[in-house]
Amino acid sequence: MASSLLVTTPDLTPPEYKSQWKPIVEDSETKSYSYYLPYSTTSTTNNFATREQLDRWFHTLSSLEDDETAWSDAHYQGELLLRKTAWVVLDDRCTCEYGYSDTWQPISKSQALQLVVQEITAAVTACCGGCATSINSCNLNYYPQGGGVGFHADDEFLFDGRRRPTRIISLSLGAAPSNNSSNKDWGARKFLIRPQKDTPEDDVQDQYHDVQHEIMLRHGDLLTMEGMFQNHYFHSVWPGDSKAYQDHHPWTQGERINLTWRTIVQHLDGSKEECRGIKCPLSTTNNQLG
Ligand SMILES: O=C(O)CCC(=O)C(=O)O
Ligand SMILES: [Fe+2]
Repeated sequence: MASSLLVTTPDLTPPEYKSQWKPIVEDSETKSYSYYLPYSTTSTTNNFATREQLDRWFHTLSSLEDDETAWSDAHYQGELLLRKTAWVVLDDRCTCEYGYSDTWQPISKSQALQLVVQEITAAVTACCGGCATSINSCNLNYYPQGGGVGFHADDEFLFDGRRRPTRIISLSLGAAPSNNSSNKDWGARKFLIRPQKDTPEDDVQDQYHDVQHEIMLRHGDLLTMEGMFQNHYFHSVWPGDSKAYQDHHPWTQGERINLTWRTIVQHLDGSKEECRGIKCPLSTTNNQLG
């Protein structure tokens, strides 16, 4: 991996990590990039966290599953989805909530969830060098067995990713229970990428035929989506919003938690319908495009 990692900011990734990132999308025509750092099960020096830390993070977050102050329900077209979500902002002054599709997420009120997200954020941003200064929010998904998320782009008002380069860093957690520890795909899910081209994101019939990349994301794996990725590619986690694979499909075994760190570049300022009337105190510093 070369200096194109984290294209929106100078590449400050510590050299010992840089060589480990694998390019997934390097589309210079559309300035869209994605990189992948698999967690090394053999090396302790190339990882941003120990296996014990990853397990502890997963167990802390999953132990809060039924805590409604931590995780919220997600909906699509009026239907309750399998996955739950949580939204954390990393600046105390920020009051931005995060909505997409039929799901609207208030800021998670759980102190326990916020504390563990802060701890994970510190470890992940240390590994990604310069990203610590730009990241100011984290979205979490809790996938029970069988759960995924349909094709979409993270192109909401807050991130402005259709008009300017963004960088999203994703961490997957999915610890196998001790009686299943040899199953390396326990808690893993397939992450899919397809170009937006002419296929609308809700064209369910057609959504798999032009998938360009499939990456099995396992416990401790990191992945980025960078540059203009959100304007040119859709991503999903198989089997999307389907509830048809809750029993025994090898790609949907076990529970998975995903954290995606993002940069709010436009705080909700009440100006558009999608702000739902919310005006964040930080919206006065909204960074206008030149
Ligand atoms: O679970 C994942 O890997 C992706 C989650 C995602 O796409 C999102 O939170 O927007
Ligand atoms: Fe996403």
